[in-house]
Amino acid sequence: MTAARHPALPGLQGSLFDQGDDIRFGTLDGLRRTALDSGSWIDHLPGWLHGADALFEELAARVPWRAEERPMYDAVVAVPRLLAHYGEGAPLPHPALVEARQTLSSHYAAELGEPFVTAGLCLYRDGRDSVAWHGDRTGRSATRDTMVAILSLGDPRDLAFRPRSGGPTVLRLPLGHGDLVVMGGACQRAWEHAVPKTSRAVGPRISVQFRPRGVR
Ligand SMILES: O=C(O)CCC(=O)C(=O)O
Ligand SMILES: [Fe+2]
Repeated sequence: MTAARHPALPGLQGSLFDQGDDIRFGTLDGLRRTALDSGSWIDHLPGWLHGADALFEELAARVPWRAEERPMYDAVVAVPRLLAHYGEGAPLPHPALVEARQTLSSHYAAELGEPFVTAGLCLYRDGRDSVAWHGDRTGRSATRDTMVAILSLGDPRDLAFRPRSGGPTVLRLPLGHGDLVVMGGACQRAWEHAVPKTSRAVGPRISVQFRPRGVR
């Protein structure tokens, strides 16, 4: 009886899965650069990865996601997202991430002068998960220009930018379903970024951040 009420469901799931199984990157030809100031920029390419939803499902299932806690004033609070980190030389959880890192390293080789080596992953379970305003300025990025490249999977969430010196949000990029964004130049020192909480009904999103050695 129960199955008869949803006659289309097994077939529908099957066809979606087949389509999504084809995980492949498009070209980087459509990458567009936006200058935030004379020394900081954002490269953006919507829909770089085709089959991004299939990759989302695989990473959601196979990455050993960690829930973390951080001290905040007198209390210990849950970090509002799940995390995983792959340091230099650690095997990545999916060959598509190896390909992404290689392709980005080649594309930016001349400008960056070194490869992307680490991968940080965040899983935003719903609109209550977020990352507060910050720059990735632990380590070398505190003093030197660098790049952080982000591949976004699952439901789009806004990545917002504001100047570190104060002032309102100047740019909000909705990122999900295979979109690529690269923060470059002095972005981590001169600007802050955040994924704000949202009261909209949103599904989960995974962010994969590729960084060069010594950048966090
Ligand atoms: O979710 C994102 O795309 C950004 C994550 C981020 O800024 C970070 O982990 O440093
Ligand atoms: Fe960040």
